[in-house]
Amino acid sequence: MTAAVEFKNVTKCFDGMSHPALDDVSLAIDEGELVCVLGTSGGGKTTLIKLINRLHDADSGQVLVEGRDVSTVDPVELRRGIGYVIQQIGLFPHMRVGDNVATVPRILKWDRARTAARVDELLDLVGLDPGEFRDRWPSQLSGGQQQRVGLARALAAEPRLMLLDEPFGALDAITRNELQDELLRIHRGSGKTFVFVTHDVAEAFKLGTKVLIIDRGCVQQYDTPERIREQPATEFVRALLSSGAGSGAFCSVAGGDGV
Ligand SMILES: Nc1ncnc2c1ncn2[C@@H]1O[C@H](COP(=O)(O)OP(=O)(O)OP(=O)(O)O)[C@@H](O)[C@H]1O
Repeated sequence: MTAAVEFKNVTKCFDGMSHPALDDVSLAIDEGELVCVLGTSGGGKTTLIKLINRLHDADSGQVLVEGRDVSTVDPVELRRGIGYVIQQIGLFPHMRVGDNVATVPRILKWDRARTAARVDELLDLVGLDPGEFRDRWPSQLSGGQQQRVGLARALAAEPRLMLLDEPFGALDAITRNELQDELLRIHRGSGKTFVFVTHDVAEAFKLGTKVLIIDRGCVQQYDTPERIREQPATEFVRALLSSGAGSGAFCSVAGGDGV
């Protein structure tokens, strides 16, 4: 089976750094996985995601999406097929919620009825009543509601691959927990591949079908949450796990309740 995403010996350097942001990374992400990319600040998590949708280009090696080398694909076309959610949601402030969600379907020239139906379906999916929220302005939403709209917008054109970079980082613990649960539900119902960056150990172990731990640009371990917990591959992984062990969510997974 062709991997949804594959890195083959990928290295990325930025000017002025003493070591590469990503250093000879090779890995494959299977279709339908929810891979959480976990590590401390500056470890290379965001760089990894941005190499997938060509916000960065690799210095050497290859990044493949569904078997296609991304360097051979027009970046705009590539990004239309990949959902992207970031912490600063970036909703268009002058467009109502419904129009924000409809952005990509309109670019793709879907007809009005199909677009409108999809907007309502997505608002429902992310837990927002379409009748109540469709015509609101982004400024009339809470942070958590804005993040839900950002998620709906990224899902609108039915991308097979979703990239999420610390999407819930700015939310309070209760809202964050709710959105994690919504995300799990959406992922399980969709069959899509999700790559989710977080620095939060509990979040990674709650959400991930696999967890990819990177530090200083190098993969430390890439495995299921259970196997990482049972057999941490490096001192860095061991230290990271003990830093997250105080959290309830992590403990329940680590205690064998499963994800
Ligand atoms: N555009 C850039 N120019 C120069 N250096 C960069 C650039 N982008 C990232 N870096 C550097 O590359 C390294 C990896 O950065 P990256 O953003 O991937 O880390 P991260 O793991 O996502 O960190 P955080 O959790 O703090 O967002 C860091 O040392 C960062 O300073």
